Amino acid sequence: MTAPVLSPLILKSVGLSIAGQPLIRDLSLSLTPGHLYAIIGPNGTGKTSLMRALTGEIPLDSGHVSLGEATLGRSHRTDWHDLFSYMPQDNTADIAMTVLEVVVMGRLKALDLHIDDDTLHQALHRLDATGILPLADRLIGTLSGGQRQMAFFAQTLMRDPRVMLLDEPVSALDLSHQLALLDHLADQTRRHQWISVVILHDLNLAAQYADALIVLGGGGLKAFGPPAQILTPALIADTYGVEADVLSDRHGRPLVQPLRRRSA
Ligand SMILES: Nc1ncnc2c1ncn2[C@@H]1O[C@H](COP(=O)(O)OP(=O)(O)OP(=O)(O)O)[C@@H](O)[C@H]1O
Repeated sequence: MTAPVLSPLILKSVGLSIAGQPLIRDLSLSLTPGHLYAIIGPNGTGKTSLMRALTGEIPLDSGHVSLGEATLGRSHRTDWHDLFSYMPQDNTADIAMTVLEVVVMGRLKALDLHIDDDTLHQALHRLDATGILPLADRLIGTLSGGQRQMAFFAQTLMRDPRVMLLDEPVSALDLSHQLALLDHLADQTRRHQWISVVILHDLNLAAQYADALIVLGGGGLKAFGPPAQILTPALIADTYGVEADVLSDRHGRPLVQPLRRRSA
């Protein structure tokens, strides 16, 4: 039996505005199944907005997004939405649900409100894999910020998407849990041939885990490619206004050492 050929996510000349202000123009990308991509770029450049636009939450000004036969805006809204699993940046939750219930919710649509043993088993497996199984019976609102982030990550994994979109999923995590989350995501991305896109502010984590970086800035795409090829002092200066040395780690991946902000 041959494996099905999975289609790339294709963005063609995408333009995007928020509250009437142009944010991104003429963005074209082709994202391959089984690959992990990191979106990097300064605050307010449109990283979150781009993710929300991909899921259909924000309309495009111009351009096209497609995945195989499906096209954003032309396919049925729910069919398009079902291709994605999206973990938003803000995961504050003051609701009377346990961690296990929140994780099971990741499959609520497929369940038709009935929770079968297989789903429960999967949810427990996800909690175990993300290291928070001991928290399964705690109310979600009583967890620490990092614990809650891991719980919502486990929930995001519960859907069976073609595309995983994670907005700063490690922002509240300690060093060990940052690696645990990204290791798990990288492993599952290859195993399930997901197209995974993660917003990260830590350039070294992005360089360590991403097959390619998507660098946003100046109203569009500044650079796209493997970290070792594109993450240069010139790109960092141009994107962030920061002077930095770019060294090389023992695996040949770039290692960014920021030195100073450039004077205005
Ligand atoms: N609902 C909204 N109403 C008005 N402006 C908005 C809204 N949402 C986002 N913006 C603006 O759009 C711009 C892009 O925001 P976005 O959250 O996409 O940036 P980002 O690159 O993800 O930023 P950060 O790195 O700070 O998370 C910002 O200037 C933001 O203030």
